[in-house]
Amino acid sequence: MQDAITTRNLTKTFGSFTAVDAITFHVKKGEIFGFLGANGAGKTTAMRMLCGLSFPTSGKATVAGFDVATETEKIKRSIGYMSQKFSLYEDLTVRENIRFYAGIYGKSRAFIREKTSRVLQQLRLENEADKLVGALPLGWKQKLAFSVAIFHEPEIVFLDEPTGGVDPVTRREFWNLIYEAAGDGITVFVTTHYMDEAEYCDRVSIMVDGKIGALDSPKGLKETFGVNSMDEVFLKLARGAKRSDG
Ligand SMILES: Nc1ncnc2c1ncn2[C@@H]1O[C@H](COP(=O)(O)OP(=O)(O)OP(=O)(O)O)[C@@H](O)[C@H]1O
Repeated sequence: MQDAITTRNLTKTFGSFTAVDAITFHVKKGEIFGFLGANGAGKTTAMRMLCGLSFPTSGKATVAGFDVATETEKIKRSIGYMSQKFSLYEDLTVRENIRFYAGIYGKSRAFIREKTSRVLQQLRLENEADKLVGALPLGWKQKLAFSVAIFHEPEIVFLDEPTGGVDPVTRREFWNLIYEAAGDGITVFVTTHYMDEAEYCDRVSIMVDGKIGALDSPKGLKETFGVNSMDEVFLKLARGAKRSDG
C-alpha cells in the first residue's frame, strides 16, 4: 500500500541555523501519527513543508503521492489543516463557517447541504447552527474546526496542537472525532504537548533539535526506554536536547 507521507533527509535551514535536520520517516495510510518534540524542536517547520506552505532546503517528501517541492497545489487539495492559530471566523455563524470553507474546495451545494446536517448532528450543534462561532466554548470551536478541516474529505489531515487549552474530557471527545476520521480512512498527522494524547496514536515520532530522536508505537517506545509512560519517554529524550526551554 502506498504511504500517505514519505520524507527522505528532509531539511530546512534558516541562514546558518538548521531547524529541520535530515528527517526520514513514512506515515501509512489511515494511520494516526503523533509528531512530538519540545518547544523549538522543529515540528511546525516540518509540518509547514509537508503542507506545501514552505519549501525544503534539501531532501525530499511526498504527501498523498505528491512532491512537496513541485506539487504544492495538488497537496493543498488533498489535505486538511487545523491549528489553534488558524481557525474559524468568530464573526460568522457555525453554518456560515462550514459553507465558507466547503466553498473553497469547490464542493457542490447538495454535498454541502447534506454533509452540513450530518456534521451538526455529529457535534450535537444543531441548535447552535445559526449562532456566531465567537459565542461557542473553546472545546466546541475546536471540534467544529476539526470537522471543517475534514469536511472536503481529504486524504490526510494535519493537526497542529489541536486541543491546546481545553479540559481533559473535551480532549477525549475531540479524540473520538479523530478516531472516527481515521476509521473513515483519513490519515491523521498530529502534534501535541499532551502525553496522554501521544498514547492514543498508532505511532509517535519525537523530534529533538531538528532530528527524529525516536519513532515507534507508544508501546514500543516504552519498552525501548524501559519506562511505563510516554511522559517518561519524552523526558528521557528531551533531557538531551539543546534547544528546548522546557
Ligand atoms: N522563519 C524562521 N526564521 C528563523 N528561524 C526560524 C523560523 N521559523 C522557525 N525558526 C526556528 O526554528 C526552530 C524550530 O521552530 P519550530 O517552530 O519548527 O519548532 P516547534 O517544534 O514547532 O516548536 P513549538 O512547539 O514551540 O511550536 C526554532 O528555533 C525557531 O526559532
